[in-house]
Amino acid sequence: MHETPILRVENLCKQYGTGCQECQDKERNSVEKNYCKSCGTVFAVRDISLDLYRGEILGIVGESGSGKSTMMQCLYFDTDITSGAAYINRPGKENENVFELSSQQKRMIRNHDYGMVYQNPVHGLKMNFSSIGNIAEKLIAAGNRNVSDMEATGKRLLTNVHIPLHRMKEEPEKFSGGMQQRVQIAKALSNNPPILFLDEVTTGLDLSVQANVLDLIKKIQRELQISMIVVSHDLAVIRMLADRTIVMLNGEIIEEGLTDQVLEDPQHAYTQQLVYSLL
Ligand SMILES: Nc1ncnc2c1ncn2[C@@H]1O[C@H](COP(=O)(O)OP(=O)(O)OP(=O)(O)O)[C@@H](O)[C@H]1O
Repeated sequence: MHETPILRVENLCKQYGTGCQECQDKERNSVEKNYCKSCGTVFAVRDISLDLYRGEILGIVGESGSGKSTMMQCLYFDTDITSGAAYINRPGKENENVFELSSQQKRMIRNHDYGMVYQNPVHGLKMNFSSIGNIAEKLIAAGNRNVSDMEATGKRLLTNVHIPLHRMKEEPEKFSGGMQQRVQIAKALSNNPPILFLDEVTTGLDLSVQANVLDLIKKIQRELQISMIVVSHDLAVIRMLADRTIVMLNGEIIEEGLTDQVLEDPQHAYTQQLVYSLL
C-alpha cells in the first residue's frame, strides 16, 4: 500500500487577469509561454498537482517567471487561487480542501500546520521587534501564553540556528542577511509545523553564508523530520537539499522525479539545458 502524502495538491491554477475567448479556446491558442497576447492575462500557475510525503524535501526548480513563488504564495494563502485543491493529512480532515476554508481556518493552518521562510526576511520578520520577540509573536499566534515557556523555546530555537543568545534582544534589522534568514527559520519552526515552505531562502547571500544556511536546513530536516517544499532557481541548491524534484516552466510542471534521476538523466530539453549549464 502507498504511503498517504502529508500534503496533496490537485490541479492548482493561478491567473492574473480574467482571460478572454482567445485564451480559453485551445484551438485559437493565443497564449505564448504563460501570457495571453490577446488580453494580457498571465497564467502564472497552470494545473499543478503534487504530493509531499512525511519527512521529505521536495525541490521546485525553474527559471525566473516560471511560477514557483506564485505556487508557494497560493499554498501559504498569501494570494487567492483561481482554481484547484489542496489536502493536508490531518486526523479527521483529510478530505477538506483547504482553499475552501474560511480565513480564520486558514489562519489556524498557518499557525499550526505550516511554516514559511521567504526570500526576503522583511516578509517573514518584524524587523523592529527583537529576535526572540519575533518568535514569541508566532508562539502567541499558535495559542501559547506562558512567558517563561516562550522564552525557553525562543532561546532553544535561536541556539539551534546559531544566533548567540546575548543578541536575542536585538532587532533583525541590525543583523546580517544570513543571520536574518536564520532568525526567520527559527520563527518558522517555532510552532513545530509538520510542513515548511522555503522560497529562494539563500538567494542574494554570499556563497559561504549560503552553504551555512543550506547545512542548517538539512540538519533541521534530518532531526525534526519535517516535510519541506524548497523553491529555487538554483539547481545546486536543489541538488544539495531535495529528495525529489519538480521542474517548472511557464507555470507548468515539465519534469519530475527523484533528484538524482532528474539530474543524471534529464528528459525534457529545458531540464537538460539547466543541468548541462552546471557542468
Ligand atoms: N501580481 C501579479 N500580477 C500580474 N502578474 C504577476 C503577478 N505576480 C506574478 N506575476 C507573473 O506570474 C508569473 C510567475 O511569477 P513568479 O514570481 O511566480 O515566478 P518565479 O518562478 O517565482 O520567478 P522569480 O524567481 O523571478 O520570483 C510571471 O510571469 C510574473 O510576471
